[in-house]
Amino acid sequence: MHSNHLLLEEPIRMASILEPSKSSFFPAMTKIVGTLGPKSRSVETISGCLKAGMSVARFDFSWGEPEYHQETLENLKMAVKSTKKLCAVMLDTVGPELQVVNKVEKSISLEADKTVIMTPYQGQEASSEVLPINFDGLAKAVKTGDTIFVGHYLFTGSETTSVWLEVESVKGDDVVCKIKNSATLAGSMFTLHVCQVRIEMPTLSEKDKEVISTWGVKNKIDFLSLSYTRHAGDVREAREYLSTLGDLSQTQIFAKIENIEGLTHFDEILQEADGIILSRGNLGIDLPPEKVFLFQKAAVYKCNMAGKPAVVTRVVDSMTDNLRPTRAEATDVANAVLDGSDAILLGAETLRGLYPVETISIVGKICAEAEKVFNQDMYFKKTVKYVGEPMTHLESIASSAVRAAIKVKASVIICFTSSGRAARLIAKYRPTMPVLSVVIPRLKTNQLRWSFSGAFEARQSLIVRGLFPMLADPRHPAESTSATNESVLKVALDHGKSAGVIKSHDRVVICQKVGDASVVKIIELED
Ligand SMILES: Nc1ncnc2c1ncn2[C@@H]1O[C@H](COP(=O)(O)OP(=O)(O)O)[C@@H](O)[C@H]1O
Ligand SMILES: C=C(OP(=O)(O)O)C(=O)O
Ligand SMILES: [K+]
Ligand SMILES: [Mg+2]
Repeated sequence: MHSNHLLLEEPIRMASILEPSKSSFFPAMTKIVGTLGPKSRSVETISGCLKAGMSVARFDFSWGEPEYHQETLENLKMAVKSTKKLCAVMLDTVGPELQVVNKVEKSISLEADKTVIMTPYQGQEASSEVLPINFDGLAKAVKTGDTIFVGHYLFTGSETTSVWLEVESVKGDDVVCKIKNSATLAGSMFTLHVCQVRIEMPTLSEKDKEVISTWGVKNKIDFLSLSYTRHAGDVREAREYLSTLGDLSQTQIFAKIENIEGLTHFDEILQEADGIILSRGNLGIDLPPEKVFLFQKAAVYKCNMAGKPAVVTRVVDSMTDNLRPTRAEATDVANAVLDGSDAILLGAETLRGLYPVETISIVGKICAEAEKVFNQDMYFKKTVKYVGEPMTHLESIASSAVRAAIKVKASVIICFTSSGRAARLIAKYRPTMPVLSVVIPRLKTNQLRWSFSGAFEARQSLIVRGLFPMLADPRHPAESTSATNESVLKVALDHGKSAGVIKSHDRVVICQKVGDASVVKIIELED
């Protein structure tokens, strides 16, 4: 009888819980995205983050000058070189984000039951009575009784620096609000969230386009995190814009779902996007608290079935200033893995937290423990059933490779790919062992110059659960003759051995093309 449980079918022995975690060359199959900022920008700290398991670095343009982010990125490049750990780059847009403008950066005390006015006139100084904001349409957007939340950028919830307001009345362009809780806003940047109200600002702002076309192009960003995606059209527009920017036509778009409008259009957004970020920070304000888990379960399931990466945010906020997560947070990370997430995105913890490296390390350990008891068997069956028949040839090969690898207890799956498609399809079936995706570069031209594809594809797998990319030498021709297949395979096996994932006498499942045919091979190594 099959249990319908997320955990392994067999009951877990209590004593097994105490067995120490095995260390391996990578901390977990689940990936970790770190937001880089003031507390995580030295070469030393970034190197620590990479060794601890961060494989994607997020640069959030909601704050900071391009030069500042560039300096951080240069440090990241040095850290990648010295640690030999790959890392992808994600640019996060500002989008229709409302912010309080507090130019003089003095702290503002707000007292419960008093009123405060939100005004679009940015010439006014922020005070306990008036909060200037970066948007002139608020008065038209809200009505009496609406809820507004003002919080420190990447508020963690444990701060007394966030405030809930209720709209009392609208006076011209100003909005008069009643303060629901006392708080002191300190610092320079506060984001504003009007619950369940549409903000008439473009999803990709002019400032975002400017940053993407300069910073983004210069740094060949792997991922665009599209903040406040509300419709499939938002993704299409961003895609169209990227297609005009040379190499960025290869950039993947991750739609960030952070309000109810995005949630409502989730299915159509998922069709257009390359991946989804479950922005639980903002969405958690828009949704009643008791509904957040349900969104997570439904959204991650849909991403899994579509074979597109799901990224979950805001997991261990309390680690921003503590060495240990709360029990609730630790359990939440494990549940995100059991739900099927591909990656965990850290925000305040790495950006301005005291323990960026420790946070990554602990999150990785929790993920690894959850992966051990993930009910792969049930997941596999569910996915096969969802996909239905007839399957595409490639998907049938990919799922068979995973099944074969589990049956023969292979230590890794090695997948040859150029577009990355085959590797992603294997990852979709959530193998219990790592997948080395060997990306074979292809010579391509844009009618101006010749170049090799492959670098984007390799780095983009750094956000997919279970995929560990390796870029093959471009001198190997892309045609899959048996001679080139053999020599690339040898390089991949050597790579796996030196990384410690493959040992003598291990079984390895290989997915490659021989001539025109896609094949799954099982080999047993000698020594
Ligand atoms: N250069 C290559 N050499 C050998 N096999 C390959 C190569 N590229 C892809 N394959 C295999 O071909 C099949 C199609 O994979 P896919 O990733 O869709 O290929 P492509 O990258 O050409 O789109 C898979 O079985 C994959 O493992
Ligand atoms: C990650 C989030 O948003 P931000 O882009 O503000 O960090 C979030 O809301 O969870
Ligand atoms: K942002
Ligand atoms: Mg957000």
